[in-house]
Amino acid sequence: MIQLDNVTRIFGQGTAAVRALDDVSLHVPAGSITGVIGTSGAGKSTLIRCVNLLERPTSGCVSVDGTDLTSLAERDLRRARHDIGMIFQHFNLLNSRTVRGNIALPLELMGVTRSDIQARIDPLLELTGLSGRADAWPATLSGGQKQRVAIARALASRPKLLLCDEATSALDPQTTASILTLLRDINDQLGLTILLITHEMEVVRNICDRVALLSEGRIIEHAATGEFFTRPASTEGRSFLNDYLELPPSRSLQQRLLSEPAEDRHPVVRLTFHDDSAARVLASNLARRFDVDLAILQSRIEEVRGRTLGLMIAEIIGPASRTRQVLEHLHTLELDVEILGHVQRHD
Ligand SMILES: Nc1ncnc2c1ncn2[C@@H]1O[C@H](COP(=O)(O)OP(=O)(O)OP(=O)(O)O)[C@@H](O)[C@H]1O
Repeated sequence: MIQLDNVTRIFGQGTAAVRALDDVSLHVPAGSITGVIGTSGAGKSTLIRCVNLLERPTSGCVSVDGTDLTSLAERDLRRARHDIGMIFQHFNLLNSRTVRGNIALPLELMGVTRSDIQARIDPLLELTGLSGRADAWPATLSGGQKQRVAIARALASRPKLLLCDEATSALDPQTTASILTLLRDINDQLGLTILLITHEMEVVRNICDRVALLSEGRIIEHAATGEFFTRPASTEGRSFLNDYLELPPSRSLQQRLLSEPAEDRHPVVRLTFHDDSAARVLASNLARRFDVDLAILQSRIEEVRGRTLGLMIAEIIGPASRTRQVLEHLHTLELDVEILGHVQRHD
């Protein structure tokens, strides 16, 4: 549906030039929901704005549904944009128009007849859960309702693609969840392709089929969501995930943790598994192989798109010589190991 080929966008010139996108190639399959994540300034907004040419790439091609938008004349581009809806963080509604008036606006600009506009609006209100609010003014609506109006307006021209620019960032968690459910329903019911940018991993986890990670204008990972959450390929991907999937040591454990190892102390480790079956067999394997015990102090299991991810904080109980061997062995396994500290032995 979307094909970006070697897209570069440079702002400014000479020494002040900023390469917001640097040779980005990305394929977004029709009917999918793809999320683009990245730290602030990574180029997310520039990327999404390049898809409908609100931002024109300095070089490279942008194709949507087989049409190379970068080669179109302005009039043809305006027509092609009818197939691309967009919603924004701050909704961008016209306060001087009612809900119905806001949804009608793009259709009026397209020259759709008044009766056709009216015929389209009621189903859109129903789809977006706004039935009965057609004559309300934006100022009287909640944030979630405003975003629903913006979604209905974006769908009015019957687009094939919806671009979402931080669409839930201004909403509380409960409203975010309801808007994400609506986006997924629209994706299911209308087969609409969705490309969204977000800084919230929860959004990616909830609705995205695929995720692309941008860093300094380049795509450094692009994978199925389950794959990304369980096996991020880059250091930055792992860091995103670690910030999201926290398992901090409890307060009582923190009070017992000592930084230095000693003969009468046991190491405490935080392990991140990318496969829960590995987690289940690890404890018994270690116990048998090294004659130690693994006391699980805290754990968290998450399922993301059919893949399981586990975090565990465990105390390795045994003589120092053997616990050292266990730590060395853990580093050779397919899991992330972090030594949190050491606790005094009780015997
Ligand atoms: N119109 C512009 N003029 C000059 N520089 C710009 C312009 N728009 C973006 N940039 C620069 O391009 C880089 C990428 O910006 P962009 O807004 O795309 O990042 P982002 O990932 O969306 O960031 P954020 O999450 O903070 O919105 C940044 O260094 C930014 O300062």
